[in-house]
Parts: sequence; structure tokens; C-alpha cells
Amino acid sequence: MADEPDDAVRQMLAGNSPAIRHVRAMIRMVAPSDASVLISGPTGSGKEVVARAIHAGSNRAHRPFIAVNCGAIPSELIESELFGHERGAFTGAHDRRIGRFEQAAGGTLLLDEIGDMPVAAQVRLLRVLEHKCFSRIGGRQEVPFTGRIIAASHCDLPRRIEEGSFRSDLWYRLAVAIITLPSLDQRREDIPDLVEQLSRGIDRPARLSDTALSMLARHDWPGNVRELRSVLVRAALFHPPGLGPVDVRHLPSLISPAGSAPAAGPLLKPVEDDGLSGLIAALERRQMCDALRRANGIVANAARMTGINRTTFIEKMRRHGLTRAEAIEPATHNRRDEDKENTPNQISPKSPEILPLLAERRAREARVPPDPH
Ligand SMILES: Nc1ncnc2c1ncn2[C@@H]1O[C@H](COP(=O)(O)OP(=O)(O)OP(=O)(O)O)[C@@H](O)[C@H]1O
Repeated sequence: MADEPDDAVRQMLAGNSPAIRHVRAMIRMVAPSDASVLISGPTGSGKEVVARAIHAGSNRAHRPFIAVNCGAIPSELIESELFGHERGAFTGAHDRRIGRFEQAAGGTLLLDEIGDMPVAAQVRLLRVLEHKCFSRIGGRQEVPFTGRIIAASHCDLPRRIEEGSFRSDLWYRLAVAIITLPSLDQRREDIPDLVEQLSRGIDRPARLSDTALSMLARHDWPGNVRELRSVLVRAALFHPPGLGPVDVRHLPSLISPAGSAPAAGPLLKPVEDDGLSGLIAALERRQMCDALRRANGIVANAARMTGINRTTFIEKMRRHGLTRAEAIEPATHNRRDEDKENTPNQISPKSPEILPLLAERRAREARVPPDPH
């Protein structure tokens, strides 16, 4: 890419959408400094990857990167986990224990799910941020903190502040720079790039057919990139390269959890170039438009026909700039009897580029044995 260096950040964080390019630009800007960074984004969207990229791009890269999931540690243990304790500090503290802050000396400490940190620990953390030192639980000695703190959260921290479960003064200290990761659903064009990059980290990755890749780009990905990775790992397990490419008919069983997968495989034209995302968007828009027309503009019915959740359908309408009026209008002049044949998840069989695919699919369905999954 002409305007972006092909550096370690690019290697770590795949995707070419404007949103992800902006995230990479932010990483490059903040990495060399010591400023605290707050990374927000839905679960599995890559917050830890961003934190690691910041660490890798800093002059602390040769020092430890320590990640703590604050939501996974029982509240009565979290302070000792973070700050360590002296021998005899409490019942069961038989030895001095070094906490995560000390382990991260000179390096980077990622406090993941910071919104779940109990208020008492938040007070201690604020003190560390302000004074650059802390004491172990039950100890008097001040221990200098030489690391950098990065916090991450999938929850709405300003709301937690309003609710009184998160301290606003801590938020101001942490959020010197804020990096926000979009959900995968908001950057579907990144899917081919992500598939390529994630596949490199998988032993004997499966090969995906173009139509399978197109279908992946239509899934809602509630588990974001983590979910995509799981699908690829599962595909490698059940469809090793010797078995031929993973095709659309394999995907419903690979995409989980049950119910989040689109129903029957959509018919999409195979593509060879990087016009993939544009083509997918155009076909999706037309499919939605057809459904709206057949549902006389009733969004809930159109959503049901396409197998898309109603809220997602509305969001997609907004993204495609599709209005109910636009969808219904041609119906009054131009309704075709053949449309009644359309099954919910299909593109109109009248579409010229779809006709051969439809014929091919019908032939395939007639001869292909049931999927083993
Ligand atoms: N842009 C990306 N490029 C390559 N891999 C990615 C990218 N984003 C996420 N991943 C991969 O997706 C998985 C989940 O990422 P990560 O653990 O960073 O998400 P997270 O937002 O920190 O999740 P959680 O909210 O559960 O803590 C990891 O396997 C990670 O390597």
C-alpha cells in the first residue's frame, strides 16, 4: 500500500477497511510514547492484538508484555493478583508474592476488561498511575512501577461511570488515547484479508472456495475475529486440503453457534479479483430489496425471508441506503410471477449472472450426498 508502511503493525493487524487503517495509524502514533491507552471494542475484535502491536512498536518491546483479564479474577483476589502481597498479609499468604505490576516492570501491562475491576482496586490503580509506585498488599515498602498501562474494555465505560461502578478520575487517567475497534460486521470487506492472515497461523488450513468466502462475508459474526478464526480452525480440522475446498454447503455446520448461520447457502457469483466486497454488497442489497418487495415493505417479514435478524436487517438497510419505498416501487409496475418461486435466501432467479449458478446448484443438490456435519 502506497500510503501505509508494510511494517510489524500491518503484519499483526490484518484488514484494509478505513476503520482498521485508522486503528493502525493510531497504533503507530501512540506506540513510541509512554501514554496510557484505552482500547475499546466488542469481544473478539482484536483489542489484545492492538495492545501487543503497541508494545511491539514501543521501546519496551524487549521487556515483558503482561495481560490480565480483570473480569476473570475473583474480586477478593484481584488486588493481590495485581499488586502482589507480603508474607502473612492475609490468611493463606504463606509467602511473598510478586504481582502483575511487578512482572510487567519496564514493559507493558494490559488490563483487559477494566470495566469489571472492583472499585477498591480502581483506587489503587489510580494511585499507581499518579505516583508511579505501589505497595504490595500487607507491605509498607513502595515499589516503583516502570511499566506502561494499556486498558481494554468491551463495555460502555462512560455508562459504568454514570452507574457509579467505574471511577471517572481513573477513566481520565487511562483514556489519554482511545482506540476504538469496530465489530467485524462493520468491516466485512476485511474478511478476505483476515482469512488469509489467520490461515497462516493455522496448521494445514483449509482452502475456501470463492462462494464460501462470499458467504463468510454475509455472516453477522457476533464473536467477531475470534469467531472467524474458530471457523477456520474447524474447517482445517474437518476439511484438510486433500478433501478439496470448503464450499458453501459445508459452512452452515462450520459457522456456529447454531442459529447464527444463514439458512441455505446463498448463490453468489464466484469472483477472482478484489472486487469481491463490492460484489457481495451489491448482491446483498438486491437480495434485501427483493425480499422487501415480496414482503410489501414489511421489514419484519423481509428479514424473516432472508434469514437475517430484524435489527440486523434494518442496520443493513441503513448501510446500503435502501428504503422501503425504493424497494416497493418497482413492484407496482413490474411484479413478476416468477418471483413467487423464490426461496427466502435466494437472489432472484431472473438475475442473468445467477442463472448458471442456480442451475449448477440444483444439479449439485441432486447429486451431492448429505453433509457429514
Ligand atoms: N485485525 C486482526 N488481524 C489478525 N488477527 C486478529 C485481528 N483481530 C483479531 N485477531 C485475532 O482474533 C482473535 C481475538 O482477538 P483478541 O483476543 O485480540 O480480541 P479481544 O478484543 O481482546 O477479545 P476479548 O474482548 O475477548 O478480550 C485472536 O486470535 C487474534 O489473533
